[in-house]
Amino acid sequence: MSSKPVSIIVAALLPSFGIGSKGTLPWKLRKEMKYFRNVTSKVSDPTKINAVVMGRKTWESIPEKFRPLPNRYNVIITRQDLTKLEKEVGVSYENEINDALIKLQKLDHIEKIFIIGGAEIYNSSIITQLVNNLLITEIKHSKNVEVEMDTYLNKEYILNNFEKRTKDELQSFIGDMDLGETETIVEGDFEYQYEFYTRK
Ligand SMILES: COc1ccc(Oc2cccc3nc(N)nc(N)c23)cc1
Repeated sequence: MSSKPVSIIVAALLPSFGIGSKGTLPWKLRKEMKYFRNVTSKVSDPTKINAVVMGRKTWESIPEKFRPLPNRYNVIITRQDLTKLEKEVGVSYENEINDALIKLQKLDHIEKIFIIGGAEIYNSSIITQLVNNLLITEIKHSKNVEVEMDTYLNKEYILNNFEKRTKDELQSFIGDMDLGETETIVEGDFEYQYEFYTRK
């Protein structure tokens, strides 16, 4: 049944939708990290689990003691020969994002599917009809100084093909999770909002 929602979840710096600088994130946002963990882990049916889909470079940059990301089915997209990869519990490997998403749609114990990075996986999957939602944490530098970025989401494609939904629609998508009282969260030099986009 292909009724499982497939969502990209990412934090991006406005206005350019920057998502990385020299392979790292130019911010450390503790509450935002908690949002990411809670949204990707939470299921409404306790007999199910969500899947997180990521590129190999993202997988390899998670410290070994923190991977696989707990309470989620980790799927890694890699060009490596799949027969040479050792099997780990809660982890599967695929060569193509499309193959991964189609296989996940058929797994009954999977509830939601989240694409968690990196840039290559975001920008190649977003242009396929397989991705329905974007959970973008929109970040602004509170002092409006230039933050050096070298990796971006496909902003033009997003604005032409997706539209921003209301906070209520975000809330109903993620279920009963406290999003905090204020729309804007301030952490260090950054302020940000959790946004929810769906295809037009
Ligand atoms: C290096 O490995 C990883 C790098 C990034 C990653 O994704 C995130 C990490 C931390 C916070 C995140 N916040 C949002 N909104 N979206 C993501 N994809 C996040 C998950 C793993």
